[in-house]
Amino acid sequence: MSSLPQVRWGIIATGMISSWFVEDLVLDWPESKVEHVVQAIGTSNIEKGQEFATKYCPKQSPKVYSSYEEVYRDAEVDIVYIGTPHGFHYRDCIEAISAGKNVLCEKSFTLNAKQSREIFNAAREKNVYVAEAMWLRHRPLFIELQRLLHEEKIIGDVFRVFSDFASGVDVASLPSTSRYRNLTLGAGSLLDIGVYSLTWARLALGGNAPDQAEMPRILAAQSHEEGIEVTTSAVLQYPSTGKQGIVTSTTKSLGAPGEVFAVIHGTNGYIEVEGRTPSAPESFTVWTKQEGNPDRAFFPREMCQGKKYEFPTLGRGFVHEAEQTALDILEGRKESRVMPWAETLYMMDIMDEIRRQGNTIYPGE
Ligand SMILES: NC(=O)C1=CN([C@@H]2O[C@H](COP(=O)(O)OP(=O)(O)OC[C@H]3O[C@@H](n4cnc5c(N)ncnc54)[C@H](OP(=O)(O)O)[C@@H]3O)[C@@H](O)[C@H]2O)C=CC1
Ligand SMILES: O=C1OC[C@@H](O)[C@H](O)[C@H]1O
Repeated sequence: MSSLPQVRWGIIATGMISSWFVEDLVLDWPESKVEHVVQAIGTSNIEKGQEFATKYCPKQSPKVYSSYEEVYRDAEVDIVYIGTPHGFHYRDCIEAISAGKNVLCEKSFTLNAKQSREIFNAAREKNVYVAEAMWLRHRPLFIELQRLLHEEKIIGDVFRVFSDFASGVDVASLPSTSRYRNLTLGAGSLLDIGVYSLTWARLALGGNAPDQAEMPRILAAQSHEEGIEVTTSAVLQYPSTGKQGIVTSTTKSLGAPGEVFAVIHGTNGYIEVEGRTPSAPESFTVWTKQEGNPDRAFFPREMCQGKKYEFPTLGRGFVHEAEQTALDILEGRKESRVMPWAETLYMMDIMDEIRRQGNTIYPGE
């Protein structure tokens, strides 16, 4: 038996992301400081739930419930993980919090900032933990790049970033029940994948605490097919510094694996970030001006020194998020150290403004 402190997870929904998350929860990871227990699974389809348990956590014996509510009521669940489509995150978070549960909820946290604010108010009232499961921010690559950019200032002062997420989803061919096709479920490229492009921009241009972060001026365009937003482009400009970000997403084209998906420009060089997808980065290359030639007006690639930093992925990459969240719970925190409430709100406010300009409206808005 493990001598580590236990955190008992209740899993809501048995779709793709829940399977990936649970695979990593039960991963045998020697450095883990927590014993992660899959205590309960809530599903709308009990057979699917039982198959899920057998397939993804064969060495554990979670209770499988045919409703999400039973997970919220289970006194042996310490934290609920919500893996439903983002159109249901507001409902599911509110119900879990009302039952007094701590919550880790998938990205995008909600459809809009108003829903996020209501969830945080409910969590404050109930004195429970809630966090957006933005796994990218927990990855060692992301944290190291943040340090190099803002503490070491490895490329000087960052003044520009370009980041893109292209993922091939043929919206028109999908049934209306698909989360990529159904507005009630939150369909649209911005909330699903543009949120990662925005996260890379925030990494590059940020560095300050979210409650002190300046809101950028935004110029955005969105295109729609079958009533679903399929392409977003947004220019962000920070008024006090003139720093700019160009943030794009599309479901109409598949980015090539391993390609550069973000470029960060500083006064002393630039950084290219590469990987399978912008949600699963694998490496970045830092190109700095050559030593001894600091005054060159131009610095073409052959005049630069490139250093590649590689980060092998542990499991599916969710280990760090699961571990950090469990440690937050064990320490009695109500907010994530990595993704505090103000940070989720900052991102949601920006996405609201992009959607306002792009004319993307979700049911009930
Ligand atoms: N962090 C990451 O890398 C990723 C995050 N995500 C996020 O996770 C969430 C879910 O995405 P994903 O797992 O791909 O979605 P799936 O469609 O694969 O699964 C969603 C699950 O939600 C439950 N559900 C309840 N009501 C509905 C409904 N009306 N329609 C569809 N599903 C319903 C179902 O589980 P059940 O039948 O058991 O109740 C279903 O299996 C999204 O918010 C997405 O943004 C997705 C992919 C990657
Ligand atoms: O979070 C995500 O990352 C990978 C994408 O393919 C997926 O659609 C999205 O939900």
